[in-house]
Amino acid sequence: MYSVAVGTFDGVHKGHKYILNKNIENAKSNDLKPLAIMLRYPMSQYVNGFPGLLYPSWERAKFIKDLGMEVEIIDMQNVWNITHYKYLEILKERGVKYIVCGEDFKFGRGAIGDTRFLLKHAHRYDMKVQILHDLKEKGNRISSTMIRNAIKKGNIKLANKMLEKTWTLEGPVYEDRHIGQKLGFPTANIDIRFKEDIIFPKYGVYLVKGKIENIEKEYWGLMNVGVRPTYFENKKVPKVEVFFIDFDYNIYNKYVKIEIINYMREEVKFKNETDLIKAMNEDLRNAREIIY
Ligand SMILES: Cc1cc2nc3c(=O)[nH]c(=O)nc-3n(C[C@H](O)[C@H](O)[C@H](O)COP(=O)(O)O)c2cc1C
Ligand SMILES: Nc1ncnc2c1ncn2[C@@H]1O[C@H](COP(=O)(O)OP(=O)(O)O)[C@@H](O)[C@H]1O
Repeated sequence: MYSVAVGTFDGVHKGHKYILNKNIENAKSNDLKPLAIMLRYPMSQYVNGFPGLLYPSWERAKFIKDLGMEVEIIDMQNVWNITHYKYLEILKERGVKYIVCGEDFKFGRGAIGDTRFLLKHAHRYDMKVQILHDLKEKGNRISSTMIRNAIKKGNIKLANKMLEKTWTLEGPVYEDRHIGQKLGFPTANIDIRFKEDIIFPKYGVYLVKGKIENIEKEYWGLMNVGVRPTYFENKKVPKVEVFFIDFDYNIYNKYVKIEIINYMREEVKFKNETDLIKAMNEDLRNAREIIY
């Protein structure tokens, strides 16, 4: 028998941890097993303007497991058509005895099921409900949307503070035009959207720290996010690319995970390659000042 917390939990931030820890407490005091039922994407993914997830589902699941509960990942498409009544029926059959959720929790077809419905009807399904009020920081609700907005503005320090951890991007390295080598700044292109729809941070240059598959040591790096406006390209595809400092290996197809430490400057359209190289050298000097 289970006590469950249901949500997307993108970021597993302070507000999420509050709900998830309450779920563990409830499970303990009611002799139940704690479980998180996690949606792969939030509802907002299905409306216009969704900027992307902070973390892929498997990273979120890892964070939640580390807090001390099992995680089941579900896709909205598979529960889209289930009415709110039927949904509770399914949970009941799964052995759910307790539901812990935030005050904006919605479920079932058309998102008709809400906390009012839960409070009124849960007893009919032999379930208890605990609705938690939003956690506020300086009067503001901490939310995944706030963190996504901070990342879109390049405000990494604020995002990391709200996340209570250093935000990461990850994915396999793919091959491209080989211009980086020529400039003296080879950059590993990271396919952050190889599986799920992940957010692109504000275009610009960042200080990062990377973990590369099969390489023990972590390397500092400079990450460029954007469309390389200095160059003419037929089709501009936004990229996440990292120059690792004091590193020289072929890492095509290796999986890398990058900690995003700070935003350094905007991406600029330089007059020519010489000016771009000058700027990259200055970025490197600035990075070294911070690192050493
Ligand atoms: C530290 C750093 C800063 C960069 N800044 C800019 C920039 O301001 N403007 C720009 O057009 N490209 C910038 N780039 C991207 C380069 O143009 C890009 O890495 C280069 O074209 C190599 O591309 P490739 O990986 O397709 O070979 C930067 C790259 C690095 C590593
Ligand atoms: N210090 C380094 N940082 C990033 N990649 C490096 C570094 N040294 C060697 N490499 C290799 O060089 C590749 C990037 O070279 P680059 O000329 O930018 O080509 P591409 O356009 O294919 O990314 C990386 O994918 C990696 O295999």
